[in-house]
Amino acid sequence: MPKILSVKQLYEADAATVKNKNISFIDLMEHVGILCFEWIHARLQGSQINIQIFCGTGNNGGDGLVIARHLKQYGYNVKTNIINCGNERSDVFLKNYDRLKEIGVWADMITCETELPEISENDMVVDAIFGLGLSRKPENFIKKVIQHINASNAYVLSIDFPSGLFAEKAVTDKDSVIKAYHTLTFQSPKLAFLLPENRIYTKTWEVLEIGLDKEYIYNAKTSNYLLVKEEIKPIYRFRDKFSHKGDFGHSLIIGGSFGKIGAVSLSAKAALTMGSGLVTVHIPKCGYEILQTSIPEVMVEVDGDNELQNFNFEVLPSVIGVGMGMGTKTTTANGFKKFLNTNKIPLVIDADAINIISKNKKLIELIPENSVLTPHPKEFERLVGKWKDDYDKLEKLRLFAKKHKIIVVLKGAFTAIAHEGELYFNSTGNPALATAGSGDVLTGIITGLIAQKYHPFEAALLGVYLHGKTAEIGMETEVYETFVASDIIKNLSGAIMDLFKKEPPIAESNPEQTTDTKKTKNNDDEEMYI
Ligand SMILES: NC(=O)C1=CN([C@@H]2O[C@H](COP(=O)(O)OP(=O)(O)OC[C@H]3O[C@@H](n4cnc5c(N)ncnc54)[C@H](OP(=O)(O)O)[C@@H]3O)[C@@H](O)[C@H]2O)[C@@H](O)CC1
Ligand SMILES: [K+]
Repeated sequence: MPKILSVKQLYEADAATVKNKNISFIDLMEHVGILCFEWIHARLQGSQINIQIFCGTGNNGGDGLVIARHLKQYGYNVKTNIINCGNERSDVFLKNYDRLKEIGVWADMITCETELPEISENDMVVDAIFGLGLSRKPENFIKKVIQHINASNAYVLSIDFPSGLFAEKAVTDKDSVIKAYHTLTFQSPKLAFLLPENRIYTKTWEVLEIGLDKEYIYNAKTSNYLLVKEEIKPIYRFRDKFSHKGDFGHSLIIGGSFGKIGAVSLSAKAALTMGSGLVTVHIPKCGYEILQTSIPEVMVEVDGDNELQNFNFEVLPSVIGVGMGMGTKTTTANGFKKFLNTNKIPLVIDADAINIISKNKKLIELIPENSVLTPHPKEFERLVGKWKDDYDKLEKLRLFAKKHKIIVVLKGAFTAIAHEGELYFNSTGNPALATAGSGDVLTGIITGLIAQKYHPFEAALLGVYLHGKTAEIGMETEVYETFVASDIIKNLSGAIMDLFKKEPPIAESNPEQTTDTKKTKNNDDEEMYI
């Protein structure tokens, strides 16, 4: 599973590579710079636009100088600007500065505001000011340079990080960070790129595998991972020739209220389509005919007239998905509390069931071990209280799931799945999933997987991944706006088949290392030079 390494680990991996691979740091930087150059060259194909490279004086700046040299040697129109960030200049920065001079290029030294170069919106900017070594927020003159680049509207490619973005702590001054179109980051995905509060700093990003010491990375301990196909594929289980529906469990979906029967209907259909052997819904009477006619495969049990109150289901399910469209009326909340008091069956808890628990936190103790909670950020906030920033939110998530021995799926662009103190960030999906009923479908998918005896943690990983993949498949024929929750269910088989599809050669695309797979018709602005 791709590990999300810390800054300290990346520097250690760096040192281990130099030591164990018998490669000098300057050669490693040359290799990294060439990879970035090749990325640009593959897209520009010799185009004579102006490329302005902004370098700091550390190693991130050194990368910028290597890129500048190779672009120049390939005949590109390059202007190299060095920003005096302080008195420190790294050795390899200085070496690459000399190498650039050797091919006749004198970089421009920018030392004050009056020297800021003009940047046209048709230029391409390569941002190599700060990377991993950012130690404080950029201020004064450097902040001015960053603002100048941001105001230019040019296409900005950031090297390793959008300069000014901290790898492991929150930004306090939004105006001191580069707003990149794309970021080429090295070796490991960065936690900072997965956080909603940082989304303005890079529209898209991808990981360049720069060949750091494999053994070090293998042994490196982390509690943050990016969830990709290679890890999901082995979780999926093929069906045995002699299997029958009894082998695939019985999902019970409890939810619905007058006007919100659709939520249960979507969950039940998703559980069924995901392969649950049997599906029963337990709903208010008002939903009986709707359910029986819309999903004939599903069995229906009824409760109160317009909302749930008794939770007195008669079937013996293997798993229960609860909360969708349920409402939080007192009668329903009381019935749900009673149910929690006696229930021992694993749960997938969503929406109003989470809201009821949030209003009476003691109920958390009644949730069976290894149950799955699927809150969106607002529901999670009701559960754990406000957070300072997204890093704080992740710590709350990690601790909450661990403390209560449950799995929490915090929904978002990079849905985070918390289990036993670890976080797994999903790599699939796109904004098409921001649609009514999308969460109800996810609950149904996870419930349907647990019914088939997937461990709830595996069900959460596989379910979240497939749910996201359906939206990527959907964008082959639709746009974000037209994609609805039923399309997620429709594309589930495509998402499963995709697990076993052969990938195109790496040179064309490497989806496991890039969020580029999210490029769709709605997201073409980063393609301006391509
Ligand atoms: N990991 C890898 O394997 C590889 C990494 N490589 C590359 O190395 C990069 C890391 O390089 P790096 O360590 O030299 O740090 P970098 O980001 O260039 O900045 C450090 C300089 O900036 C300064 N400075 C910091 N904040 C400041 C501020 N607010 N305002 C002003 N100054 C500030 C800081 O000064 P100081 O904090 O010491 O006072 C120091 O002088 C990494 O991102 C990647 O691009 C590849 O080449 C090879 C493989
Ligand atoms: K940078």
